[in-house]
Amino acid sequence: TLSFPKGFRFGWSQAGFQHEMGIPGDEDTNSDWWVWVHDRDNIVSGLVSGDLPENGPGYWSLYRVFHDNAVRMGLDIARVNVEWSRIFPKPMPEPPNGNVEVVGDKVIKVDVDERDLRRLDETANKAAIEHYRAIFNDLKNRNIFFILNLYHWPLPLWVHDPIRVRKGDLSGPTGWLDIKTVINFARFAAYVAWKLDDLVDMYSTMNEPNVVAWNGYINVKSGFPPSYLNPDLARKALVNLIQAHARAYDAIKTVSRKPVGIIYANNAYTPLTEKDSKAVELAEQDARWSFFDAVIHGNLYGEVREDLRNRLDWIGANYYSRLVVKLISDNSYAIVPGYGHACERNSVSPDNRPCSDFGWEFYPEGLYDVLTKYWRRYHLPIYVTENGIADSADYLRPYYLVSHIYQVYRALSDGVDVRGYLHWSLTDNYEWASGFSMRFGLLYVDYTTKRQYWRPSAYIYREIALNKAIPDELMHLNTIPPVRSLRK
Ligand SMILES: OC[C@@H]1[C@@H](O)[C@H](O)[C@@H](O)c2[nH]c(CCc3ccccc3)c[n+]21
Repeated sequence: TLSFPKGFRFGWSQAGFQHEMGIPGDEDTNSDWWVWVHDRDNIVSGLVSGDLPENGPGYWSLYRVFHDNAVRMGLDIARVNVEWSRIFPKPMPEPPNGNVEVVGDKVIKVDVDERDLRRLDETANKAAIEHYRAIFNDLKNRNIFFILNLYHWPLPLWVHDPIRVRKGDLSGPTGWLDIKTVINFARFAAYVAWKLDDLVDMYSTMNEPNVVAWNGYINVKSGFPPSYLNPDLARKALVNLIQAHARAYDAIKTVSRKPVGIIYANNAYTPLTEKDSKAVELAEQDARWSFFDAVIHGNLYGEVREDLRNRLDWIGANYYSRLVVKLISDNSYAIVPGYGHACERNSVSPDNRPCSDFGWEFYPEGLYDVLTKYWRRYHLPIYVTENGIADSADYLRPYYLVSHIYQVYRALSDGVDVRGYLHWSLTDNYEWASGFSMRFGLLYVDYTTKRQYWRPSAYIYREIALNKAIPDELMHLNTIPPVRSLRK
């Protein structure tokens, strides 16, 4: 038996736009993502699936069913976000004079004082706040440790009009391209903390800012808004997301004493050959260290930014698979297709590893690599805030679960301060541009009845969570799943 420390927590993560809707009347129609996935041109062009979030698993009304199943599964930690577009469907009022300091495109300070909070309280959607309070109160009543995340991708329409930006029209609300969004996000964060702090154990400012910038403005085939190919704007969006994190960190700290971290998308990087090890360093610097050096050391791509330094209490590491990289010059690298996140759906990689319904290669040792490198570099507490697999048949998930939780055990044994493992996700849910076809749930959802069914993996996770250990009887699953060709 491989036992975890007694304070270690096993749980799950979810996101508003993917899990909340499903019961009629629970729709949040005031966000860029809502407009984006209903847009006829996006659907006809195949940029989005045509599936609609209003047909989702229905957490907004059915949260007690989710929580009942989570408790039955022995889970004691959850990461859930609030939707900015529910709480402020209409434009927020201007901040009081003197509360904001901007120098060029740098947002140095956003003071959210009582005056501003009371003004925000007049325009906020109180019913939405009260409903979130009921949901989170239900979590606390079941002794579930609660990480409140403040942003998981949708923006209010008054903040971002994705259709206009998709057409290259930057004359309307441009989301993360606008420093006003940095200011308003910090105010939103402080307001939510002011209203819900008593129910929160830890905050995350945002989920995967790197993906928002990358998929929005570079990887435009991802089907993420605004799907506007422009690397300069991708960099601008990322810098504003970094500033938004730091200003939200400060704003939350004026009303709360809870830890404030961030949740980040991580690929492990492995070299194609031993001659490509420099490519791994280049990729890690590009995709990971540059962001954390900014919010921990105040080093923003080489520029000293004291206003960004020391704005991180903990790291949320999301991990699914790797990327194999090779050098194409002495200081540039390329991603090698066929491996990791660049694998083919339901295929086998050249390393003879199965790839998921989403085409992501089975590579559990990458989680150990990510955790140990974060720890060595920053010595901050870490939670694995997402790990899971699109696997509607639950063929691979039993092996995926045990193998990745084993890698967390390895990291712990090597002294990494990792404090929890949160699976993505408890239930099947709305997978952004891919819709309902990608099923990440430990629990299967019948979307016509909203009934939740236990996949075999749910019982495996229950066994591990209840014992806070990997029992010997399950260690046979700590291996690469045998790959038989599932397609003729
Ligand atoms: O794709 C599964 C999950 C999403 O449902 C979550 O909302 C999101 O936080 C999340 N991030 C990742 C890893 C990075 C990634 C993001 C988007 C598309 C492909 C990979 C995987 N996932």
